[in-house]
Amino acid sequence: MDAEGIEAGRRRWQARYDAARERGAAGGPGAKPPGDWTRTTLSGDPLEPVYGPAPGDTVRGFERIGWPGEFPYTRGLYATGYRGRSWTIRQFAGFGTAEQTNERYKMILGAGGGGLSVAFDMPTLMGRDSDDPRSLGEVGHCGVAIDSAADMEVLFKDIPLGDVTTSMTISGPAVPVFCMYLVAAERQGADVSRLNGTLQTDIFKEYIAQKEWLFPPEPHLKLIGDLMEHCSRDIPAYKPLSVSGYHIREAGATAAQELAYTLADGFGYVELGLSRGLDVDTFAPGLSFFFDAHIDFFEEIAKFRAARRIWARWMRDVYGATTEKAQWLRFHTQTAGVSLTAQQPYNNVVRTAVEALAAVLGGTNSLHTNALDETLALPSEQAAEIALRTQQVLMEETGVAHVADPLGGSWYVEALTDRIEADAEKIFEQIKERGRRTVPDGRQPAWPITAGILRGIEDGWFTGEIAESAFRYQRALEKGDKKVVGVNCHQGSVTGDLEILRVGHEVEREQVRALGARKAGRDEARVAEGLGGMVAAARDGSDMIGPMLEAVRAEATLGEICDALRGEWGVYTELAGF
Ligand SMILES: CC(C)(COP(=O)(O)OP(=O)(O)OC[C@H]1O[C@@H](n2cnc3c(N)ncnc32)[C@H](O)[C@@H]1OP(=O)(O)O)[C@@H](O)C(=O)NCCC(=O)NCCSC(=O)CCC(=O)O
Repeated sequence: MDAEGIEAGRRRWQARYDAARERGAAGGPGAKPPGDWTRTTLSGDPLEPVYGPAPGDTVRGFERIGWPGEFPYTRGLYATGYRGRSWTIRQFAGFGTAEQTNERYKMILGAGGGGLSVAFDMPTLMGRDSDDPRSLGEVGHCGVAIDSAADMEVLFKDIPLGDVTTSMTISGPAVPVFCMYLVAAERQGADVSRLNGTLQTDIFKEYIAQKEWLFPPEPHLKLIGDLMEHCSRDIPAYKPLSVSGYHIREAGATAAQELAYTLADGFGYVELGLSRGLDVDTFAPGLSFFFDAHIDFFEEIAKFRAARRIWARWMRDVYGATTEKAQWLRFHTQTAGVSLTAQQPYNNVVRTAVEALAAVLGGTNSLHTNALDETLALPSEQAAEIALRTQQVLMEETGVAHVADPLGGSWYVEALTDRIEADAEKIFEQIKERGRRTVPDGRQPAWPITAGILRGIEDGWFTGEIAESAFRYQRALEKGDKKVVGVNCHQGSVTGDLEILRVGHEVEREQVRALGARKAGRDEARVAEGLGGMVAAARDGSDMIGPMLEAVRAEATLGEICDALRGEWGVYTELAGF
């Protein structure tokens, strides 16, 4: 780009920055009011809000880098970077009963957490009640047990849902759990139309990597389509999908595979919306993303920057999005669980801090930092606090949030960003090619990415590719080509054992008792009517959200709702082997 083009961009950036500073940045905790946004180094030297090429310089390929707040958003979504609003500290938490988790949430919010993020236990994630024989031994263990709307009410007791953005990590039974959240908000007297938060919902990555599915893909996608339509029409600030690369990466994918499979899944949901005749500018802002921050610092930063650029380009050029919000890739990041080690566990604090720094330098919108003991158990209160404080040290002390995209223009980071983008484009082509195989010679599938994803799920392509990468990494570890401190090098240790959180069996007994009491106290005819209405909607293809809400209001349980749908749609069985 020539010098004049670069200067014109700088002027547009300046105008946006000045306007934001005058009015104050929008939105929730961390948003800065208008006024003095001056920042200095620790030594007192003033800092610009962003740095770019020297005036008069020509930079080849600058249109791919650009300025923060402007297409293709490589350098971030906002002209103000984190000066306008810091990232959301959103710690994923949940264990035991709803009462216990409610206390942890109050601790997190009291200690400066900016939003909530619910972790559910395995029975809930699989759409089973706590009294289901298959739930035995799992209730409340890897997250909180939620059986019905009444549990959701307890989970958020004294936490006004209208004021706190709440993320819920659940995908198989996401929609009934969302209905329980809405009913809990109704019972609090909140204005449901103004709720703000995120539901994970992303079922593609379940078939691809995490393997916690319930139903076959087609009916499940119809249900997700209903959810997208409901939210974009009735609860516009709520994000019904968090398209997730985290689980893909944690299963062993490379950075480029994580990026490409996740964005392809995102394109699949865009095609779902378009196939239902929805307006892309209306529903696309409801798609958000969730990535892993692994330990290779610069590769991760490049991945985040490439993610924003690819998404903006595809949304504009392929899917016809015209508004900023429909072109923006907004993402949450979690530091890499797989990088944590049971050996010398205190080193995990350092790993997490480095990974969190990569997420911040990559412009994450929201962040979870893992606790040092998470490879052994759910975090203890002390470990959870250190994880939260790690973000606060980055945010408040280090100065890394003073300047937007501080690594922009680094030869290394820009080259990595370009490379990872090119790798992702190659993978999109492979996915489209698989989609083409689903239609007769020479014809194009109507929704090429979706066709490729469904084919790749069915024939085990994604799973095989990820397994291959995981195998290559494991071999490199075993040969010592890749190193992990305390595991294959520097093994001697003086650090002692950790106190870990244990969830006792009394949690299960108490949850089953409470569930029994709720079932005994409800109007069974109303429950049966609610479930019947929902099944009828599943059968005739009409909207599922309204009838499901009725069932939830009648205190139908998650297991009852999912069993009714399993009866109608069947269960998914993975066909592929590799
Ligand atoms: C979009 C995100 C990513 C973040 O949402 P947040 O509300 O926190 O932040 P946000 O939308 O970026 O910002 C809030 C508002 O401030 C505005 N805003 C932000 N920065 C600004 C700036 N500099 N200037 C002006 N405005 C700004 C935004 O546009 C928005 O306003 P508007 O609202 O007006 O636009 C959302 O989807 C989210 O919270 N995701 C979290 C997902 C999650 O927690 N997942 C956990 C998975 S855990 C898991 O899967 C388990 C893994 C395992 O361990 O196994």
